[in-house]
Amino acid sequence: MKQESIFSKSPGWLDWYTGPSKPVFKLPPGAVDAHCHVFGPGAEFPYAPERKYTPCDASKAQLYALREQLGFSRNVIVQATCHGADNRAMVDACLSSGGKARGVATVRRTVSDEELQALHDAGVRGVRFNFVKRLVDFTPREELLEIAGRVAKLGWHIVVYFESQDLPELWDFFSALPTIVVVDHMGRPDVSKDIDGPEFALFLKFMREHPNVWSKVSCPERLSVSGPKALDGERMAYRDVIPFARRVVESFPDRVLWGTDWPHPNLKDHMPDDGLLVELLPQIAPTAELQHKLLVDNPMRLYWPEETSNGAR
Ligand SMILES: O=C(O)/C=C(\CC(=O)C(=O)O)C(=O)O
Repeated sequence: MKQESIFSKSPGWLDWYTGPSKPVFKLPPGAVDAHCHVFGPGAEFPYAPERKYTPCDASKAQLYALREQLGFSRNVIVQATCHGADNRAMVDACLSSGGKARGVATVRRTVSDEELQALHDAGVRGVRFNFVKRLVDFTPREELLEIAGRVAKLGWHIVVYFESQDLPELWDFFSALPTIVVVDHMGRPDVSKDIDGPEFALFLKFMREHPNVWSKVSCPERLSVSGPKALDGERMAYRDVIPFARRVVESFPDRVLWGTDWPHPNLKDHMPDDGLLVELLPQIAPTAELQHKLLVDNPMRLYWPEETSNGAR
């Protein structure tokens, strides 16, 4: 059940979709939803004063109910910017998941070694650097490099979120990162442009030239221009995004991840039925082998390396 938050949501805020459909596509056993968030609840885990948006609440219990409904086994919970560098909601969700959730945190350079170790013990395996200007204030690059050096020693990776037009400017900084780099949502390509055009070619070149760079092929609902929407039983939604995601999966099958992005912060037009997002997976990863890599092998190597024979190092 949704409950009203003690915070007032940003104007126009869309709440996550209630009652998602059961996907017809059967996920492989052990599948990981490798990009999702928890919001609050605000009464327990207040939103950060420096936030750029105020969401509806989206609790760990609601996230885990979605996991069961869709058929996933595990979650990777990515710290959302509305919680700033206060990781308590994400950490609480990881700790109460019975080992079925791992996390990606946001930290400042003032974080102590003890705090990093406590995050590690809770299940955090990465930090996120966000370069999307509507979501965060600017952090100097040398601060980020300092954080990167420290978390690399813990065996963590770095998740980067940016918009495609900013890749040229960020290229050298990303190239200097000393660990695995996971790009959120394929670097947000403009899917109204040619898939073989220079912008997406640059992203593919970036992945080709940097074997430590991985990509999430998630968020068609955020990237799509022409739809159709994942609503009303539409199992072929967001057709304009599919070729982009499929190109990345087929080019770099061992370096891709997928997640629902529940509860889909900041969507402006509609909220997708998460069950219908799962239906897109066989179009993005057309063979059983690619599906297994995308949904099981790759996220397990990155987030649960101790359970695999070849952790991502
Ligand atoms: O959930 C996402 O991946 C995308 C977001 C939100 C976000 O990144 C955050 O709040 O941290 C967005 O584009 O608004």
